[in-house]
Amino acid sequence: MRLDVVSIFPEYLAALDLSLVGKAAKSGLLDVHLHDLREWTYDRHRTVDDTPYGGGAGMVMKPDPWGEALDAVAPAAGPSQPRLIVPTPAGRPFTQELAYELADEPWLAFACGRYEGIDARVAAHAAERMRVDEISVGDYVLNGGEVAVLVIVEAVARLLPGVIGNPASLAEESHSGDGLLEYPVYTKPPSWRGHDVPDVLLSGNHKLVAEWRHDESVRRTAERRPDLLAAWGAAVGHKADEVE
Ligand SMILES: NCc1ccc(-c2ccccc2)nc1
Repeated sequence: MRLDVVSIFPEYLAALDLSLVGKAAKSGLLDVHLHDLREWTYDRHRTVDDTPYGGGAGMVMKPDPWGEALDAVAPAAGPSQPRLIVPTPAGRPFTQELAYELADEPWLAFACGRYEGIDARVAAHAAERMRVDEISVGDYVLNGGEVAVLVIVEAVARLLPGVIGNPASLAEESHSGDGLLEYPVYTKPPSWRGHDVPDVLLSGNHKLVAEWRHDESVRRTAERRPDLLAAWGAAVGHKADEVE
């Protein structure tokens, strides 16, 4: 997979050279290219923003530098086009399902906005030749899209075949297995600062362990994410209906 990231702070994305994503890049599973948006400005101050039409506080990112940056990263006459991801608080939610979908793409490009965002015509124009997804990684406002890109890239890269050691561990994670939150995990020692590992996990009885883990997942989901529990209940209910 090729990844292109355009930002006025490309050094923010240096974290992509670390750990899992860095390993994937070194092993050729990921081909990461970082670009400084100011490379496509030509005035003395390398201006990327201007005042918003219609008034209001803050500044908006100018369309020209973005148009030229995307033309350079993904030439219109090129043999293929990337899927463009624009992190924004106004985007559709980023989910594990979308992470799996993006992991199947051969080429992703990320546009990191700053200020109040990017002139809306940039995404509209890009959509004339590439798929554009405005994506939110959560209901809060950051100072820019870079942190969101780190979230999306990590969630996607770890799904690529060969990137993480044991693909089986992907199946049991929160938000990817049965729709419930993950159960609590423990390791040695069996007793630590007055806190003991639940006896069932030391029993060696795999059936009881599996039952305990499922019950803990349901309990946690009910406590922390009742929305997911409702969806899970409906899904399980449907499955039961199918069986009958
Ligand atoms: N959903 C998280 C998120 C993503 C992007 C931004 C953002 C903030 C300022 C400018 C451009 C993007 N904020 C929050």
